[in-house]
Amino acid sequence: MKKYIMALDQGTTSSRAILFDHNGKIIGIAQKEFTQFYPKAGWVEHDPMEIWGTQSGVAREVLEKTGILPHEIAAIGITNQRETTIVWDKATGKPIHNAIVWQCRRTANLCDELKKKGMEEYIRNYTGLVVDAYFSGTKIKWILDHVEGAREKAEKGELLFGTVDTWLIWNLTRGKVHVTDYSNASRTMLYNIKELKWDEKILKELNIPASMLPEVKPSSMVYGYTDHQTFGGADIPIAGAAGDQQAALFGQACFQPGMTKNTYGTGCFMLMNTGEKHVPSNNGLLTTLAWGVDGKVEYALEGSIFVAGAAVQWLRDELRLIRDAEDTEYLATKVKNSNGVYVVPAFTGMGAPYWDMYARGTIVGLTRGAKAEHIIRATLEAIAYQTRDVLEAMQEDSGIQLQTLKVDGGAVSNNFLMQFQSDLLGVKVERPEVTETTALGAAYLAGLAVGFWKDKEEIAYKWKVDNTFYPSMEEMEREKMYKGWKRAVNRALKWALEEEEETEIEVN
Ligand SMILES: Nc1ncnc2c1ncn2[C@@H]1O[C@H](COP(=O)(O)OP(=O)(O)O)[C@@H](O)[C@H]1O
Ligand SMILES: O=P(O)(O)OC[C@H](O)CO
Repeated sequence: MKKYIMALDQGTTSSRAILFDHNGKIIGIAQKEFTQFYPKAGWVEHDPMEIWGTQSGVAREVLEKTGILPHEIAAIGITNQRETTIVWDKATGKPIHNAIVWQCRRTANLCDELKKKGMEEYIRNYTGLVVDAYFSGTKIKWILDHVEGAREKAEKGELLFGTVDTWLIWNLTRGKVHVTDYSNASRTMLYNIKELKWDEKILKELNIPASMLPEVKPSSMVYGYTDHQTFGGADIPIAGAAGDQQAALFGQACFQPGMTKNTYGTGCFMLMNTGEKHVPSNNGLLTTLAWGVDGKVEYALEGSIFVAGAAVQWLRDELRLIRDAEDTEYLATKVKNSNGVYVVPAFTGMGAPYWDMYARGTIVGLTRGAKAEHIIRATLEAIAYQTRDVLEAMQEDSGIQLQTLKVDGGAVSNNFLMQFQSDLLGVKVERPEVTETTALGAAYLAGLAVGFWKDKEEIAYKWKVDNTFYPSMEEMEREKMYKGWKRAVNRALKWALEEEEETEIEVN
């Protein structure tokens, strides 16, 4: 009897495998962190073999831990950190370079060139994205330009490109299937989201051979089966795939236009379902494909914040002000306020709505009385301020005044952060019982494809709230604090660019 769905959630800092039962309840979790490489300032890489090793490892581990057998799994759903770029040799299956991670800024200059060539409007119009080093397109070009012999091999059809979903499906099927889904394709800056095809003009501009690209498929369908050796003899259907933020939107059952969620993980990503309508942004958001389900694609507006929980990790690993991420809640509430301190964690530039690849982090408002607790509190507050920046843009673009924000991701267990978020937005914040909504969304997509669940209505019915946070801050106080944030952001913008310019002057 097939009683479970397995979600493989390949995140920026860890690989997770989660088993769900028919009620959408978590039955078991296994998780493993993997190495982050920072070869230069602003560069971030992962080892694709380590991604595969940890991901397949936790899949086996969760089965061992729970005693569930592979043949009891009805399907596997994949969800992944998006945009991260892997290029591998078709014959050997070996990557030709480390994965270039979504946070990596190395292609900022390639983006500047694209802008100079006047491609910005075309790219925004057809891919829904802004020209930024965040997306896969320029990362592929960088690999082809910098790995010896890569371009020649790519032109001969000997290399394959994939985002992490594609890489995992390729490995799970032992090189039989080279696909991606609509949601992941829409993050490459190479996919025309209006006509649903790879965009020839952008491919030509970046000199990327189309033969490298995966076939783009719906987010809920059987792409292939796991190879015997991965799961002890069972051929499990791989039946769903979506980028982690779109999967979270699905897992939060945001099926109606206007429904919005915000996921607080390494970064923070707010997505609003806009249904079958492609809504362009005039306020620095992205238009992206939410998913392809039930024979049609649906769209979303997205506000991407690059650094959220990662700033808490920075407090832990670099500043060593805390031992665990959860310590921040207690320490932040030991002080009455942040004492005028603002932390702008623009470690890898700033995403929506600023889109400044050259912004860098800053702490302002320090006085002699500033304590570690103030910096900790200001770091948590920065997550909420950035969320307000994107919420304002989203309301403007969609014409919808949000009443409720559904939240999920690792950092939402922090009650201080959630209350401050609600106060700062003046909006009700709802935390669901299952906060692993990314994995849940992937499980739902896979389960729908194999008839484990009937339809979206059945799924929507399963969504349950755990806690609701109501705004309680005075309007004047909220606006004063937010104004301070905007001033702090201004200090962080263009920082690295000015530094580069100054260095150039010295050299000359
Ligand atoms: N109690 C907490 N307070 C604040 N941040 C937290 C807390 N617990 C976890 N985090 C942050 O949440 C992130 C982990 O969330 P997760 O959803 O697993 O992220 P990802 O999928 O991006 O790896 C980490 O960056 C961590 O610092
Ligand atoms: O790994 P996460 O959960 O921080 O998500 C990363 C995003 O998909 C990047 O676009």
